[in-house]
Amino acid sequence: MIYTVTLNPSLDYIVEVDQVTLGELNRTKNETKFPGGKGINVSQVLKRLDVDSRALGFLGGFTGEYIEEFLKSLEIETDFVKVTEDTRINVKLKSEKETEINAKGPNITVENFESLKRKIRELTSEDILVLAGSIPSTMPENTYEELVKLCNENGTKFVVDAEGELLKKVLPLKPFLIKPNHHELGDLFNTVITSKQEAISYGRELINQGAQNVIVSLAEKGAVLINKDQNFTATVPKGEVKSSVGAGDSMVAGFLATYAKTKSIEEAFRFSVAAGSATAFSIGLCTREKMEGLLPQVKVEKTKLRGE
Ligand SMILES: Nc1ncnc2c1ncn2[C@@H]1O[C@H](COP(=O)(O)OP(=O)(O)OP(=O)(O)O)[C@@H](O)[C@H]1O
Ligand SMILES: O=P(O)(O)OC[C@@]1(O)O[C@H](CO)[C@@H](O)[C@@H]1O
Repeated sequence: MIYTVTLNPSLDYIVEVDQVTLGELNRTKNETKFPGGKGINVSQVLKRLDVDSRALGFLGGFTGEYIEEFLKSLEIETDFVKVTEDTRINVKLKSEKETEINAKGPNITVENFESLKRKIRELTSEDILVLAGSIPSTMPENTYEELVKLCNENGTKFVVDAEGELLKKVLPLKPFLIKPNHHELGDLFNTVITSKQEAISYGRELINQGAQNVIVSLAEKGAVLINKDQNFTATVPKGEVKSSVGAGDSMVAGFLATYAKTKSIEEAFRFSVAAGSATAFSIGLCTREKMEGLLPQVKVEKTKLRGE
């Protein structure tokens, strides 16, 4: 079974405004709300790809109830720890550019965290745990590290989609997959990454630090996958970006769903990119049909390793 963990879920409030004028009253052209948070998005896309998962993490208040009900209506299994404060609302402003305001999230107590750890201790070597997104601001930076240590005790494969210290600290524990975008990868090395070649070089550093597979997405410029034995590059399909919210999460879901079926890293990478673009070209998350429609435009090539 795939388990997703969203420590800081969100109700994503997507507002479209023709032109935003700061300091003035702005009226929306359209607005939508979606349950979000990276792990929850992974669970939703997995479901659309016919793969079951169980969503874990923390939920609280009226926003938490809305998210749980929504997931249940999609027949996604949930097992969240309930917290006292409300789950956050993240604002996604679509205007000439996309602007996001992500909230810090509710207070999580030591008891809340212990309850989550008890659930993760139950996982086995047959399971995969996906840890995705930020953590509420009251939690320490070694939070993911603590959770993946539990995975290693039971031989559970784990995937991490996170930034900065959260990501750095789990690398020695050998994540099966990490998926930084090129900005996040650059931030880890205090540099700016602008090409697939640079993404491969810095991505390989993360392999040296312990990751087993690294996907680096570079939005419209494509994506790369690096592991111990191989480098792959992928082109991305052309299309109109409607909202890229959840595109990265769709890549994780596309990869895991395909890897579960084929055990091919190359094929999983191809589906991953198609799923990312299918979400970028949608308001909300991708559908299976949209993803499959884009697959022919994703060209994956194996590139040479240094010394080959
Ligand atoms: N302009 C675009 N054209 C085609 N595909 C795109 C575009 N922007 C994003 N994508 C698709 O979405 C994937 C993820 O995009 P990006 O590199 O922005 O990741 P991310 O920042 O993790 O995403 P998110 O917005 O979910 O945080 C890309 O690999 C690509 O498949
Ligand atoms: O604040 P975080 O946890 O880094 O990101 C949260 C978030 O921006 O990520 C998802 C898209 O990937 C959205 O559903 C959600 O609002």
